[in-house]
Amino acid sequence: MTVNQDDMLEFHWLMDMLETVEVGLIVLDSEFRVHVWNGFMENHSGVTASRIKERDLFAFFPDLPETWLRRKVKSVRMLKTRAFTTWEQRPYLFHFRNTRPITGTAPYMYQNLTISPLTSTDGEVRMVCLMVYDVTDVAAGNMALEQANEQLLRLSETDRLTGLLNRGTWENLLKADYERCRRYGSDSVLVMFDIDHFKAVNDTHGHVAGDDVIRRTSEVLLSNLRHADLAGRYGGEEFAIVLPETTVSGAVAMCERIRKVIAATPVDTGTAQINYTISLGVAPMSKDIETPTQWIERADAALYQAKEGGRNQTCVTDVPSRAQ
Ligand SMILES: Nc1nc2c(ncn2[C@@H]2O[C@H](COP(=O)(O)OP(=O)(O)OP(=O)(O)O)[C@@H](O)[C@H]2O)c(=O)[nH]1
Repeated sequence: MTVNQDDMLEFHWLMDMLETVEVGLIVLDSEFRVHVWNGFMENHSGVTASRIKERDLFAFFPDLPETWLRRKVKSVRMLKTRAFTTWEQRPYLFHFRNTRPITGTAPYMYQNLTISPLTSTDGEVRMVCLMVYDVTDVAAGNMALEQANEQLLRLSETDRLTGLLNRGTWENLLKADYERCRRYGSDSVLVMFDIDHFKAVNDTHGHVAGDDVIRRTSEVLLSNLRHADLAGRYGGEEFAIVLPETTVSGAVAMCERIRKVIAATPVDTGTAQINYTISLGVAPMSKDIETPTQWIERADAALYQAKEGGRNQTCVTDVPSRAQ
C-alpha cells in the first residue's frame, strides 16, 4: 500500500465517522448555503444531504431564528473564534422531535450549539461549521431536579393539611412586614383567629372530621383574602393573617365576612353536619409595638377577649366589635 492510499483510507474513515457521529454537523458558506449535512441532520430533520446541498438553509427551515443565527455567525467569522450556546440560553436551534426513550416526556430535542470558523489555507474564514448536540437527557434531568427542588421548597414552606403558610414561614413574613411598617409608617393589621370549642368537634365527630373543619376554614379564609395578604396556620386550630396596607375597619370587615360565612355553612362530613364558629382578634400595627412578638401578643389578647366575650365574634385589641 502506498502512503497515498493510506491517506485516502484515513480520509474515508474520517468521512464515515462524520456521517455517523451522534452530533449534527453542518457547513455553511457566507450566504448560508449548505455544504455539509451529515447523517444526524438527515435522520432528525428528514431532509437528505442531496436535497439541501448548495441550497439556502433558511429556505428549508423558515422557523430558524434567522436574525440571531446571522449575528452569531457574523461574529464567529469576524473574530475567528468559536461560539457556544447552551440549551439553557436557547432550548434548541432546529425543532426536532425528542427521540430519546428515557426522556420521552420532553416535548422536543434540547440542543447545545457550537459554531466554529473553518479557516482556508490562505487564512480566510469562508465557511463555518455548526455542531448540534442532543442534550435532551441532561436538560430533562436538570428540569426534573429543578421541579423537585421547587416542590420541596413549597412543601417546606406550607402546611400539609391546609396548604397555608406554615408557622415558621409565616413568622418570617410577619417580621418582614413589621420592619416595613416601622420604616415607612405603613398601615398593616394582624389577625389571629381560632375555631371555637374545637376539642368538642374532635371529641364528637373524630379527628378526621376535625381535619375537614380545619381544611374548610382555610378554604373560606383563602377565598376572602387579597393577593398580598399573608395567611398561615399558626397552631392546631389557630390561624394568623397579616393584612398589609389595610385599615382597621377594612380588616374588621374582612374578619366579619369570614366569621359569618363559617357560622352560616356547616361542614358536611358525609355522616354529619358540623356547625361551628370562629373567634377573631385584630391588632393594627402601631408605633408603640416594639417587636413582632409584641404584635402577635396584641392580636392574641384581642382573640382572648373575643373568647371571653362569648366567642363567634371579632375583637380589635381592646375594643370589642360585634357585628352579627
Ligand atoms: N383534628 C385535628 N385536631 C387538632 C389539630 N390540631 C390541634 N387539634 C385539636 O384542637 C383542640 C384544641 O382544643 P382547645 O385548645 O381546648 O380549644 P377549643 O376546644 O377550640 O376551645 P376554645 O378555643 O376555647 O373555643 C385539641 O383537642 C387538639 O387536639 C389537627 O390538626 N387536627
